[in-house]
Amino acid sequence: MNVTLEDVSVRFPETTALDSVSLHWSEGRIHGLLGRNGAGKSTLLSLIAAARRPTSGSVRVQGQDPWERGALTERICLVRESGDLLDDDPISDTLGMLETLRPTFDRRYAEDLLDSFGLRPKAKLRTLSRGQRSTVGAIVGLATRAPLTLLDEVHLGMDAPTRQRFYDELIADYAENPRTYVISSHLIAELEPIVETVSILGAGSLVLQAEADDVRTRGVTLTGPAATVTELAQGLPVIGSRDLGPTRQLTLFGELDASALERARAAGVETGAVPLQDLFIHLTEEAPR
Ligand SMILES: Nc1ncnc2c1ncn2[C@@H]1O[C@H](COP(=O)(O)OP(=O)(O)OP(=O)(O)O)[C@@H](O)[C@H]1O
Repeated sequence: MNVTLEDVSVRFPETTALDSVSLHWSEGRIHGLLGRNGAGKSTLLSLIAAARRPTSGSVRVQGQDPWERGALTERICLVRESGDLLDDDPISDTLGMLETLRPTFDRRYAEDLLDSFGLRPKAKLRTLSRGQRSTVGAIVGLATRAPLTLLDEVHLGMDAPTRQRFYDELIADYAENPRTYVISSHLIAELEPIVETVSILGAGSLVLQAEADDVRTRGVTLTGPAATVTELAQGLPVIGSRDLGPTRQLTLFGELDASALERARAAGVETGAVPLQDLFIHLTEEAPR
């Protein structure tokens, strides 16, 4: 299912959580929603799952307002880090509940995942560690197989090997059961290989929405003799600088034009891609809350 937001704002008495956000997430892809703490990621996802209404603007899922539209919202699954699961009951009871509430929920798959992540179906959620609870949330997100699955920092608390297994499982299941994913995170480097588009929120405003492949060309590094590198960088914002003896490496936001690239090559200056993490820091550093 696709998602379109037009001029969406959410205002609380003390904070504007979202400020005129417009974006489109197309169907059947994995979208990354990135932002620093308090940037508005959870607020945005809760609008799409009809857990909240915007102060102004329009939220559409498959062209429809999800608010109070049960036939639509039962096809949308939002998994939050805090979890909305039954705390005092065995995990198997949560699976039973989801089986009745969610037409697309695959219980057998959920049980297989519990087993492969080393979790006992009889365990009560409140007796699990933080990382294990997150894993149960992630399993619910996968096994619900909702056409629109929103994962809100669901990986928090999981250790690195568990996160990697979760991402591998997500990709494998997505290949077999295509759907629309929106995954929010600030673990940029981990998300980068998975997502097909990148949306970055900075203090409630959308500062970038692009194809993941295009984002990789939004910046360039120049490495070579200090004076030449500095001259080539004229006119482009420098977001990082490092000197090693006579060699300088500058990280720039933006693209070099053809003639600058030619001059770089002629002067023996090496060009390289900029990690998404560095662009993220640059794009969001002036927008702390
Ligand atoms: N119910 C609320 N009442 C008042 N302010 C709120 C409420 N919910 C969120 N906010 C504020 O809105 C802003 C955005 O919060 P949100 O939880 O959407 O950010 P986030 O990007 O998900 O952050 P994090 O990565 O830390 O989870 C924050 O400044 C937060 O304090």
